This record gives sequence, C-alpha cells and structure tokens, in this order.
Amino acid sequence: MIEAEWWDYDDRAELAQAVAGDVGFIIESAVDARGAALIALPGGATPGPIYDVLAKAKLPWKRVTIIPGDDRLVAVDSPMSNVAALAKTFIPLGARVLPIATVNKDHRQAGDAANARLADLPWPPDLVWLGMGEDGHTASIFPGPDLEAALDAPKGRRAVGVLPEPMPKDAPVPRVTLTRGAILSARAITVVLTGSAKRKLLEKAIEDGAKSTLPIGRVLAGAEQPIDIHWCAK
Ligand SMILES: O=C1O[C@H](COP(=O)(O)O)[C@@H](O)[C@H](O)[C@H]1O
Repeated sequence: MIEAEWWDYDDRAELAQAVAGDVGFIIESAVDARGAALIALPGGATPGPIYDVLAKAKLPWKRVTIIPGDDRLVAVDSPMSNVAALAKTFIPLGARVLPIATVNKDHRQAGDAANARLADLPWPPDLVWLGMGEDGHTASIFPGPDLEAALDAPKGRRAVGVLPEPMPKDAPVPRVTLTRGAILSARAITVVLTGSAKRKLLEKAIEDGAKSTLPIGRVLAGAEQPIDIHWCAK
C-alpha cells in the first residue's frame, strides 16, 4: 500500500513556502550528514514560483548538485528545456546544475547518454521531487512504447529515453526520464501538484496502486518510503 501524506494549502504562496522549507531542510540535513546534497527536480509550469522562494533561502548551495528528474530533447535555449529553467535559478547561487538530456533524433540513444551521465553521480539522490501532468504522467514516464522500459528497467538503470504516445500538448517532444527504480531509490520523494482535477486523478491512482493505468500510480506503488504530497486548489 502506498503510504502517502497529503499537505493542503490555501494558495500557491503558502504551498511555495512549505515546499521550499522542506527542500531546504533536506539539503541542510544531507550536507550535514554527507557533505553534499543531490536533488532531482521537476520541470513544467508548477515548480517555477517554488524555485523562486527556494532560491532566496540561505543554504549551502555550493554543495548542492541539481539534476532534472526528466527533460525534453530540445536545445538548452528552448523554453521547453527543464534544465535551462533550473540553471537560470540555481547556478547564480553556486549550485551545480547538470543536464541529463542531449538533442538527439534517437530518444533511446539520448536515454543511454543520460544514464551514463548519471552513473558518475554519488547515488541515491537525497530527494526526488515529482510533478504530475493532467494525463497522470510523472517525471517523463508516459504511456507509449517506452513505458515498460521506464517502469521495469533493470536494477541500477537510472535513465531511459521516452517517446510519449500520445504526445503531451504543452511540450510535444521526446524525453529522457529517471526510471521508476531510480526515483524509488531516493532518500525522500515528494509530489507537488495543484488543482482539483489533478488531485482526483492522483487519489484514484494511489487507490489503484500497482493496478493503476496511470504512470504516477505505477511509480508510487513501488515506494517503500512514505511520500509527501503537497497540494493547493489553484
Ligand atoms: O512535462 C512535464 O510535465 C510534468 C507536469 O508539469 P506541470 O506543468 O503540469 O506542472 C512535470 O512534472 C515534468 O517534469 C515535465 O517535464
């Protein structure tokens, strides 16, 4: 059974303060315990204002490595690039922001390259923060020909390439993503989402667990650690 704790907020400002506080605490604890922190952060529209709050926190940024939990196979100057948004906010603070995606017509080859890049990092991540799309995808684990590869990758495989089917309307491009195994290896997992439609979808996915038809349900069903879910209505 998925052990999930919901944290509800009145608005996005309150949500941002709380999530930024939690992430800051995870970073400080990791640096205290191991001298460094590794965190995987989502892309999309939801996290931007939370990153702005987090960036104002006094944290040991020079000891923090940030990777996107997934990225789109686009040039780094594209507005669709997840790593570009992270780099813009966190590199000026001294954090190390590492891309995982390369522009490549062959998404599976891009996945192999992402996996090789991640192999160099001290694992596991201290945090994997997940978002969720309105279609129930998380990170870039989408229905399509690569779904099983992302969900059931061999142990130790950290990233794969994904061709979503159908393509999401807001960023209709191939992706690379952390695998379910890589996500579940994290010391902490948090999900951040807004809106009633997404809440309903996630509640159903959690209820269905391993039988869920949604990627997020299939991912979270394997979690052994408790999951924090942060939500506000709008
Ligand atoms: O494509 C993506 O979408 C999800 C959800 O994004 P949102 O805009 O609905 O918040 C995101 O978590 C993922 O990292 C991103 O690549």
